Amino acid sequence: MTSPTILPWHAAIVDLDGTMVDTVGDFDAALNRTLAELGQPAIGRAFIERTVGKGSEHLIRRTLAEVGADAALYEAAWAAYQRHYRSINGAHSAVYPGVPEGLQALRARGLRLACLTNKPGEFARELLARKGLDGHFDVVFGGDAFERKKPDPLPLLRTCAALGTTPAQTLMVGDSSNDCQAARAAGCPVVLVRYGYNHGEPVEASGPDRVIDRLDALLQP
Ligand SMILES: O=C(O)COP(=O)(O)O
Ligand SMILES: [Mg+2]
Repeated sequence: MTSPTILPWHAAIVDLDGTMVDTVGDFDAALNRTLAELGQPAIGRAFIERTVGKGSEHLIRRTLAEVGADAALYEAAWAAYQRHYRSINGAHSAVYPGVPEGLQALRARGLRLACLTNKPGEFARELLARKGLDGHFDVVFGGDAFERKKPDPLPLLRTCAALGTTPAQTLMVGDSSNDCQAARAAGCPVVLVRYGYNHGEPVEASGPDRVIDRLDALLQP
């Protein structure tokens, strides 16, 4: 039997929305319940897909602007959105094919794993548990864990510190330019999945080291 190739990484940081779980249905339900409660028009999925990835604050502000609502509604919208999201989290979402297998393969090769998302940490931990993915991760950090979110490199640098690895030894796996820019600025190698949410742009445009169609393709040449 041939021995497996030595991997250049000691750990991997994996994004959540658009990388491990297709959550656009959850965003759709929470946002449109929020808009209805505020007496605002509904928003379509295409807009939501283009806009997720920079955290809830950004999504809510952009949604209010898109439907022509008064920006002063932000505080009420934020509170309603949190309440609605908590009540539906995971109900309209599905794990992408190859994700459990890909995570398992990385762990089997001895990598430490972190989930790093711009989603609030409470919702991220709950979603991972509901989808049976929580057991793969040594640490989970949400968008409210640090002073700044991706595409700032700070969350990646702090996650590497928590994992006890250097950025050069730590692979970032994501679906968007936010993940790619953060990884480049932090000094992490970066692989993007093709199927997620990248603000309507092809993932190749942000210049990742590699693009894959399934997470379990990561360890294949
Ligand atoms: O913007 C979000 O809430 C989702 O972000 P993520 O792609 O970093 O998981
Ligand atoms: Mg993402």
